[in-house]
Amino acid sequence: MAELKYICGFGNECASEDPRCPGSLPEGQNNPQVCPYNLYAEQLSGSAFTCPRSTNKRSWLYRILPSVSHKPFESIDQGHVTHNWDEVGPDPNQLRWKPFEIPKTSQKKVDFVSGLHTLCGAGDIKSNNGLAIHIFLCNTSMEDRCVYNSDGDFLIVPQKGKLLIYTEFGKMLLQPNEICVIQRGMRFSVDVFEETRGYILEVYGVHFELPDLGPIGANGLANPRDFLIPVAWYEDRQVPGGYTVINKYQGKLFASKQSVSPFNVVAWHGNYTPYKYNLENFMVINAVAFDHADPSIFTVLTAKSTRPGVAIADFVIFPPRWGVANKTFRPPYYHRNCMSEFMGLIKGHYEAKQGGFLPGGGSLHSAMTPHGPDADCFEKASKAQLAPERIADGTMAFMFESSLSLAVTKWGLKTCNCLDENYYKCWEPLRSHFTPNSRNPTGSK
Ligand SMILES: O=C(O)Cc1cc(O)ccc1O
Ligand SMILES: [Fe+2]
Repeated sequence: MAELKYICGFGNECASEDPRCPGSLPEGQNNPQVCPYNLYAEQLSGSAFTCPRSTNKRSWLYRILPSVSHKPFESIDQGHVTHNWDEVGPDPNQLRWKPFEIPKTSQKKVDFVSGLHTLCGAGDIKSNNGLAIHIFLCNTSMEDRCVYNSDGDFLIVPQKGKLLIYTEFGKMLLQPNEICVIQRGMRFSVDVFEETRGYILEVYGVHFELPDLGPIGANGLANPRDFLIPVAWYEDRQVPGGYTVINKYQGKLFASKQSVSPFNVVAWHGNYTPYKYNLENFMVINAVAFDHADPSIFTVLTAKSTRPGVAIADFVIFPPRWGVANKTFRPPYYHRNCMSEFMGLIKGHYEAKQGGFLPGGGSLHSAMTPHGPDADCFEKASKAQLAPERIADGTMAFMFESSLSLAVTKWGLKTCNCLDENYYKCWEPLRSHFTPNSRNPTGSK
């Protein structure tokens, strides 16, 4: 496949025309009586019309047929998608999952939508406040099927296998260690090339933003120009058997048929688009003298709540970097947090765990549930020579951190069959080293 083109920037006003139809964007207005090439004009609103300019999001799509040309939506099988946060009782324990199992192509064909599994979440879809964490496990491309989410935005983190994502705005190729955001209402279809796995953070009713940088200054962390937006691409394709548009609406799945491909947008302009980002481009800030900084320094994107400084969900990564802090216990500290911390691993291994937390698996440390380095990690880091050292080379762990108290689904606790029952044992060997008669620590370098 020819290399895909992108427009760079975060939240910019962009304009894109498929090069096969030069001049397809109307000049000087959005709604000409007749659009160039006899296209239909359609607005996609991602914010209330009346939002202040800083948060107002919309795009204009110029398409062969408007999206409304479809048969009625009908309810379809939910699979493992849920927003019922009371399926099983609450469980405050530290939870860890072994790599979520991908169905074998030879056994069962599963595409991106039928392979969605809700792991945990909280809040209320109807009042646009909350989030869900889903795992996708699939082995087949979506064929004449696309999906859109009426409930919120999807932040997609592929862990194994590439995704070729067709959207109404154009095509994006996503490799593990890249992420993308498909915002509310945007139709997309996913091609896969092997047995494929990844994580999704869904936030209801808010959009992801770049975090403020405060004293860091004008540059750093995820820089806006490293975000990539697709360019207009259309297909004028009749689908004799009908093209299926799936809609997640109020947490349930519905499907409708239409006679043409929905990827029939010849040109678009606006600031409401899908986008992708390569985690390798993250400009890492860290402690260079002593102590362990809070992981908020690694925030890529945040979905803010209405309370200042409190996120519905943050997307945080733990990228390769130098560890140089002196007189410091360098791994993550022992911790109890009012926020909920879901972690996943794209590749490599996580600095706080010597074993057991594997790529494609996950962990959940719920509100105020204690967690931290396992016993082996504590032993090693307490005795380590504090030379400059590469941390997490070749690895990428991430965290979805939320101010909501997350409920785990029945699939997450039982059906997925990969909960690690022995997780708590990684802290069991921790012993008291208390020396009441000697203030001077032993073994500290
Ligand atoms: O492993 C964790 O729990 C995540 C985490 C990492 C870190 O560097 C500091 C605090 C924290 O919660
Ligand atoms: Fe933590």
